Amino acid sequence: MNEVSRTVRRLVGGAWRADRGKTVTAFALVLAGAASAPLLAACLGAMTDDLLAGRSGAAALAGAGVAVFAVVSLTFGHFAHVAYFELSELAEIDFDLRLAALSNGTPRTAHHDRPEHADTFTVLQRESRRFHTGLGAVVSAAGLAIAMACTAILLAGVSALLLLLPLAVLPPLVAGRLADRAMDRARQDSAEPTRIALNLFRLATTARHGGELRVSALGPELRERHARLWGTATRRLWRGQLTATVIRAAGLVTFAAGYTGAVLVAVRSAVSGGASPGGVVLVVVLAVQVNQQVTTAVRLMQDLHRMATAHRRLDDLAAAVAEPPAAARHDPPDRLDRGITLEDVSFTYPGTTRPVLTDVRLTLPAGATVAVVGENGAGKSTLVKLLCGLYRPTGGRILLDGVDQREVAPDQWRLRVSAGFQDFVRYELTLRQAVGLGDLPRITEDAVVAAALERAAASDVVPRLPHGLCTQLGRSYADGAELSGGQWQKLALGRAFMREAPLLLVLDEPGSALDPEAEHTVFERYAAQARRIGRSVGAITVFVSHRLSTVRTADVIVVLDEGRVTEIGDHATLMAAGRTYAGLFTMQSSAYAFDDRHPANEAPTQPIAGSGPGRRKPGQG
Ligand SMILES: Nc1ncnc2c1ncn2[C@@H]1O[C@H](COP(=O)(O)OP(=O)(O)OP(=O)(O)O)[C@@H](O)[C@H]1O
Repeated sequence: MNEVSRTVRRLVGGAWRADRGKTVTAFALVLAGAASAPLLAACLGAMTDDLLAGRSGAAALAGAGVAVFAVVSLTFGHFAHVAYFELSELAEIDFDLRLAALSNGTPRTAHHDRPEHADTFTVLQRESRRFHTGLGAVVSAAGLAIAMACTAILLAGVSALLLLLPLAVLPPLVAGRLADRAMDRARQDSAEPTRIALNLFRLATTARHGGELRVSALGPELRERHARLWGTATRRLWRGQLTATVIRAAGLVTFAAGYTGAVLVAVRSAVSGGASPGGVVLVVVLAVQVNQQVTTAVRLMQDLHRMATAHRRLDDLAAAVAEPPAAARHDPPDRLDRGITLEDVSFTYPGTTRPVLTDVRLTLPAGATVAVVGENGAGKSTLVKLLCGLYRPTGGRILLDGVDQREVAPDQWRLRVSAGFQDFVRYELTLRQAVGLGDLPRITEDAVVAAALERAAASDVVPRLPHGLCTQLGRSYADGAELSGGQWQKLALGRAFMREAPLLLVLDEPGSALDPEAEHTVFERYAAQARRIGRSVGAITVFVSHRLSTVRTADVIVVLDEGRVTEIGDHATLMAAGRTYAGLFTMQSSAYAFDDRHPANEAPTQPIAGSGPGRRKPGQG
C-alpha cells in the first residue's frame, strides 16, 4: 500500500508542478461528475415517492435534478480528461527518462551484462507505455472515493444494514491484488523469451541484415525461433491471465451475493413500512452503482498497483546498478607524465565465471602509441573497455600516472578519453551532429567538425552527400542519406577525433568496415595526432587491429592470448624474439605479399586465414 501511495504522490506532485490550474480543474470536474451519479439515484427515489404521492411539482423538480445529474455524470469526466491528458503524458515521459538514465546514465556498463537486469529493463520498457493512464487513474480514484462516500450516506438513510454493502467490496479488492501478483509473475517469467524474440524480430526486419540473412538462408529458421519464443511467452502470459481471471471472478461472485442481500434488505424494509417505494428504487439503482464502483476500484487499484510495482522495480534497479562511491575522488590528471600502468589486472564479466583477462601486467608509457593484437576472443576489446573505465577490473588495478583509476570519477576520466569502438553507433542525425556528438559543447562548430573529419581521414564523405554537413543521415527519414558501412565507420572515427587533447585515444578495430588503405591512413593520422598531443599532454594511443602491417609502427605492441599478455615490445624486438607475433607477421606478409618497408601496401582483414581479398595477391609482387 505504501508503494501505491508513493506512486500517487509522485503522479499528483508531477502534475501539480507542471500545471496547477489544470490539475485543480481536472480534480474538480471528476469529483463533481462522480458525486452526481449517486445524487441522480437520490433524485430518482424522490421523484418516485413524489409521483406516488401525487406531488407533481416536486416530482418535476426531482426529474430536472435527474436530468442535470445525468448530464454532469456523463460529460464532466470527458472535460476532465482534456485538462489532465497532457499532464498524464508527462508522467510517461518522466518514467522513460528515468529508465533511460538508468540504462545509459550510469558510469559503467556492467549492468547490461546481467540477464536479470536485462529482463527487468524489458519489463519496464513495456510497463512505461501504461504510465500515460496513471494520472487518470489517480483522478478517477479520487472521484470514486467521493461517489462511494455519497452512496454510503444514501444507503444508510434507507437501512443501516445496507452500510455493510461496501464491505462486499473487500473480497474483490483482495482478489484483484492477488490476481495482479499472478500476472506480474507471468510477465516476469515471459520477459526472457520476449526479449530474445524481440531481438530476433529486429534482426529479421532490419534492412542492413537482409543480405546476410538471405545468403545464409537464415530467414525460415529465424521466423521459426521467433514464433517458438513468442509462443512460449504468450503461453506463460495466458496461464497468468487465466489464473488472474479466476481469482478476480471469485472476488466478484462474493460481491454479487452482497448485492442480492442488499436488495432483499430494502424490499423487507419497504414491506415493513421502514422505507418508501422511492427508497427501494434508490437502493436498486445505487447497488448497481456500487457494483460499478467496485469494478472500477479493482481496476484502478490494479493500475495503480502495477504502476507502483514498476516504480519499485525501477528503484530496485537503480539501487542494484548504483556503484558505491569511491573511497577518495581525484580529478583525472591534466597530463600524463609516466603513463598508464596495469598491475595484475584480471577481469571476469558479470554473471560469468571464466576470467577474460588474467594478471595483465603492462605499462603504457606517456605519449606512446600502443597496438594490441591477438586472436578473436583474446580479450583486446575488454582491455580497451577497462582502460576507458566502462568496467572495473575484478582483480588488480589500473594506475593513471600513479593514481588508482577507481579513485577517479569514471565520467570525468572519460571526458579525457576519445574512442572509436568496433560496434560503433549509426546516429541518424545530420552529418554535423553525428560527428559533433564526440564533443558536445562544440557540436555546432563547423570548423571543428571539419577538422575532426580531416584527422579521421573521413573528409571525403562530405562532398558525396547532397547537403554536406547539413545532410540528414539514415533510412528512418524520407530524405535521409544512407551510407556504406565504411562511411558510417569513418563518421564514428570523426567523432572519436572531436576532442583535441584527450589523455587516451582508443581505436578498436577501425578496419572492420574500412579498406586497408583507409585503415592505415587513419592509423597514421591517429599516430600523428597522438604524437602531437603526446608531446603536449602525454596522451597514449591504443589501437586494436588484426592487420599487423598497420600496427607495426606502434611504439609498443602487446600480444594477448586467452586473456594473458604473452609478448610486449616494438616490432623489431618482437620479430627478433621469433615467437607468436613474428610467426603471424611472417605468415601475413607472405600470404599477402606486402612490402615490409611500406606498411600500407597490404590488405588482409583476417590475420591468419588468408581468405581476405588483398589489394596485392601472392605472386603479384
Ligand atoms: N559482455 C560480455 N559478457 C560476457 N562475456 C563477454 C562479454 N563481452 C565479451 N565477452 C567474452 O570475453 C572474451 C573476450 O572478448 P573480447 O571482445 O574482449 O575479445 P577480442 O580480443 O576483442 O575479440 P575480437 O578480435 O573478436 O574482437 C570472449 O570470450 C567473449 O566471449
